[in-house]
Amino acid sequence: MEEQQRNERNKYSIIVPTYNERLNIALLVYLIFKHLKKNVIPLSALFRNVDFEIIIVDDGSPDGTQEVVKQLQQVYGEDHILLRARPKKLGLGTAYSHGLRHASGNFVVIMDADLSHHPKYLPSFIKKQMETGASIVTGTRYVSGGGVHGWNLMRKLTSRGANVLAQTLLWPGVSDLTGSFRLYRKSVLEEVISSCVSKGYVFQMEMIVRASRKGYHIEEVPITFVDRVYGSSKLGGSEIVEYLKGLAYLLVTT
Ligand SMILES: Nc1nc2c(ncn2[C@@H]2O[C@H](COP(=O)(O)OP(=O)(O)O[C@H]3O[C@H](CO)[C@@H](O)[C@H](O)[C@@H]3O)[C@@H](O)[C@H]2O)c(=O)[nH]1
Ligand SMILES: [Mg+2]
Repeated sequence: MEEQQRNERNKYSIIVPTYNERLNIALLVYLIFKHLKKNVIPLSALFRNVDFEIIIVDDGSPDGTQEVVKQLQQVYGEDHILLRARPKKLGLGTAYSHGLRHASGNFVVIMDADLSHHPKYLPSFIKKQMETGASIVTGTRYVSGGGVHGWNLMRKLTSRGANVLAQTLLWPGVSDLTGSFRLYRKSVLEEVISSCVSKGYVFQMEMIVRASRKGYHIEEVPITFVDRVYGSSKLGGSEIVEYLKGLAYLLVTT
């Protein structure tokens, strides 16, 4: 297995959904390059073949995110930065599937644009996958070594409560169900995504619960989620209602 993985030419398609992330996207791209470029990855033979592309799925952001992305394409190259825009805000879940359709890697990483998911964790995700052969590596805030920084008490309680509720009802064997910083084997993501019905934030939970029910090997990496400095969260009350509906749906369908 290890020998096969060393010889495999892995390519990581990093899907980044954006809505009004003009102030964050350049730093995110810079940090992804900093942490994934071959010469800064630890000198392990496992990392010899790292190759990647960043797929930005922007939903017609009125703040000019796409103009910044086009500038980044000039700097980093259009083979490394792909812009796959949609005309209007169509939700997080469908943004991932849209990005996936354009992914050329055999692995897919999903992460937020606002630096809450720090690219410094990417090598740990890749290393964990290579060492274990897992189909999915998920970032988790809710184990030793992980955490949340910068959220107010209400947001912390909402996230923790959502996780505890889902853990109690669904028993998925994953500690952070609502987090969205994850690495997937692309074939697995394609298969699981086709059975997902959620369009919004609850999509993350549906994906991981369905993957766990299908028996896929899932590993975890502790991450600290740091709340954004620029811009604002798009998670509103309607997403919480959608979450509860999604939870009920998963309860009866999985
Ligand atoms: N294309 C697109 N992107 C979107 C949309 N809605 C949000 N995004 C993008 O999705 C990412 C996450 O959105 P935020 O609004 O920053 O989410 P959050 O409140 O910080 O929530 C985070 O934590 C939750 C768990 O506690 C996660 O469920 C969620 O995915 C995210 O990681 C950002 O890059 C944002 O621009 C949309 O409709 N379309
Ligand atoms: Mg955020």
